[in-house]
Amino acid sequence: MSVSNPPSGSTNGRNAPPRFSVAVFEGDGIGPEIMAPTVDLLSEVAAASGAFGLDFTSVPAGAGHYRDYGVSLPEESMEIARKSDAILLSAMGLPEVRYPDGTEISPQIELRMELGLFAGVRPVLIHPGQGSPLKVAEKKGFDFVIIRESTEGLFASHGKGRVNGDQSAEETLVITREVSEKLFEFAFNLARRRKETGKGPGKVHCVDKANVFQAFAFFRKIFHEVAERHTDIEAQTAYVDATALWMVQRPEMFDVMVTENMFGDILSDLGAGIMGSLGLAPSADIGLDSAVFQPCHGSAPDIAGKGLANPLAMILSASMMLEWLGHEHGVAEMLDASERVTAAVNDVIGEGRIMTPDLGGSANTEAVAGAVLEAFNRRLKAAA
Ligand SMILES: NC(=O)C1=CN([C@@H]2O[C@H](COP(=O)(O)OP(=O)(O)OC[C@H]3O[C@@H](n4cnc5c(N)ncnc54)[C@H](O)[C@@H]3O)[C@@H](O)[C@H]2O)C=CC1
Ligand SMILES: CC(C)CC(=O)C(=O)O
Ligand SMILES: [Mg+2]
Repeated sequence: MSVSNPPSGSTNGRNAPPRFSVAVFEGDGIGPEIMAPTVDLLSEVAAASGAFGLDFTSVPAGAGHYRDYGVSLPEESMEIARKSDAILLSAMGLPEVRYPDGTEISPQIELRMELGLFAGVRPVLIHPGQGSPLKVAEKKGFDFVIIRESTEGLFASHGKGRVNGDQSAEETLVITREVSEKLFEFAFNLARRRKETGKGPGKVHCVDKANVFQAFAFFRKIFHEVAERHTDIEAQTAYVDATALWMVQRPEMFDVMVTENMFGDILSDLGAGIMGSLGLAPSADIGLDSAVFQPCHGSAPDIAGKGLANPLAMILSASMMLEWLGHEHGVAEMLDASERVTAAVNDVIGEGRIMTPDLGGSANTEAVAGAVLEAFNRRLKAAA
């Protein structure tokens, strides 16, 4: 892994392919176990393409780092993250390591806020060949995206809450026009891209609690204002409680769902539940000029160190990174590579032979990642 990376998409020579710097946060618990095979896979994918290069820089942060050195997100790590073309993060946090205020170490929140990563993109779908614990939903199929606002909402209160004596406690939820407008624009544009590529009907649901809270009535008002600029896309609203019900009873009704930070955090784990495992749920936190790619799940201390972690959510997040970099820098081969990695994951799921225990199999992390690489190479050979 290199520390001095070439600048964004630099070519290092007249005909040399562009290279991209990737900051890698291995994090805590199962983090390093799922990150190592993902970085190996990405290196193979870049080498096989020959049309782009990736330079990985491992950066420390997280609960283990806080326990050992008293800092959860060192400034040097933040600096490397800021300068990188993209950031890969596995998971951070350990229940037994806490800040003096009693909360857990979660530098990923600071990272999202510092870099202005307002759009947390969390796809919820049944991969081809994969079942769902929901038999009705499995028959109808579902494919939607939750966009979780990731820099404000209730999380704006992170580290600023107040405990009054031992009698009461307060946290403050913040919704701003500036962030909400960017968020809704992102949601409508994504719905349009999905419509154009046949992935969805072109519909956005604003999910809130506008029946009870002024902050959410304000959120919804801005949603309607932005919707007026996107009349080709259907704009719907829903309350978060009913949304939780419908995600289970009729998930096929959703296309793009856009919501506040805390609601999105909860609904995206529910989304992983209807997909069959958190180990299948990738995400991308996207800002105007940087992005973090990480699974929706946490550090899973209950299975850490046992080789049981499903690496597919991490690998699918890496695939989202290739897609984002490809679009941002106009490198079509990165879009191809992303599609091929996702198709390889689908092959492994569809075959159903090599799965980790969360999906009913008995294979270990390494075997599943190896199966994805094999499927990727098979597809590459077939396309040659
Ligand atoms: N983005 C992040 O870095 C996140 C960090 N956390 C942190 O992670 C720690 C553990 O939190 P939990 O509430 O236990 O949530 P978790 O997401 O780590 O685990 C929930 C359940 O899902 C399972 N699971 C998660 N990922 C899996 C995978 N790849 N393969 C197979 N099974 C998997 C776990 O074994 C566990 O039973 C906490 O310190 C928490 O703060 C939690 C959520 C997100
Ligand atoms: C631990 C939180 C900061 C993160 C989380 O739950 C998530 O990103 O889904
Ligand atoms: Mg979460």
